[in-house]
Amino acid sequence: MTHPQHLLIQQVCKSYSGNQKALDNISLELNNGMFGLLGPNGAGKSSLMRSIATLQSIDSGSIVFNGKDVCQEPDAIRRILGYLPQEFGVYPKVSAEKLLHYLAVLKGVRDHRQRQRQIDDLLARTHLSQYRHQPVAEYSGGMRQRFGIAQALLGDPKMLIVDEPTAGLDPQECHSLHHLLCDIAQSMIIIFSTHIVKDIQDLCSNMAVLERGKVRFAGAPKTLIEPLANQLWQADISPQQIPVFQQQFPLLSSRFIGGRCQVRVVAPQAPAPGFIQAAADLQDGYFYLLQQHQQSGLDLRQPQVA
Ligand SMILES: Nc1ncnc2c1ncn2[C@@H]1O[C@H](COP(=O)(O)OP(=O)(O)OP(=O)(O)O)[C@@H](O)[C@H]1O
Repeated sequence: MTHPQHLLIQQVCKSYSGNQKALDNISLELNNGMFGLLGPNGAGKSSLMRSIATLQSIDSGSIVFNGKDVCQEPDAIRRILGYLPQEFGVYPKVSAEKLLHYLAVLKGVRDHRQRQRQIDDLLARTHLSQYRHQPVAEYSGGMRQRFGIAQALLGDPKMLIVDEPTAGLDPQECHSLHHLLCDIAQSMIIIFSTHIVKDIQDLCSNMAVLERGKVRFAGAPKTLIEPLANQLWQADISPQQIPVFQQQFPLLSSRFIGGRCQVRVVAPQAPAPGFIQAAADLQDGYFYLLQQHQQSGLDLRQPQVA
């Protein structure tokens, strides 16, 4: 049976030693499923995740998970939360299974039999059973990430926070990690931060875009694409022509395909002969949002309930 989980983030602000706000009035509401966090470097994604994970305090606002205030009841939250940070740190030279036992005890799973059952189950789900006696220090990048998910799932958490879990993984490992996350997302909230826009498009039912500490968008990924309906045009041009189009229209991307430069621009009709209409994907919507925002200096949307 699936239990509804609920995370309410209201007007959260956070500054580090007097600098510009890393989190500037963040409000979001999350329910079961995968929630994607997108944003350029320094947007505040890790700061938000660390605050939710009770690893740092916030200056103002509130974060309430299933009715419990994260700041007032951090221990209660830690018992129902799993966290996979960007850098998991140095692994001791002990086997995966031993390390999981150790981490499970820290998480409060004291009964040995219960712990063993949970560890066996998690090793199987993360396809690590056959490597249980191998030190995690000797695992490949993908195996370490899967181990990271296994440790985050100890104690049967109701919310999982994963910060760029697929960084450095090969496509097959990414695929396998995505499967695992989608599988467990039915019964919990998963907050998933990444720079890979397509991963959010493929995996997340809801998402937010952060930029300079503010929520610039919150909602279903397809909503982010809507402003580009019938407005996106694509053509192969010479690289010298790029500035010409850039001056006239929002240029969302330019990339080389088979030695030709393909550009995608936003315009009410074809900007020049040779342009064809293109279907927008999430990356187009994301770039458009950031561009509009950076140009106008205004919020495109008020923070919304996702
Ligand atoms: N411990 C810290 N001390 C001082 N400033 C910090 C600290 N952590 C983050 N910041 C600053 O807060 C802002 C938000 O950083 P944060 O790491 O949350 O962004 P991010 O979106 O996770 O970036 P990235 O995608 O690069 O991981 C940045 O300006 C960063 O320099």
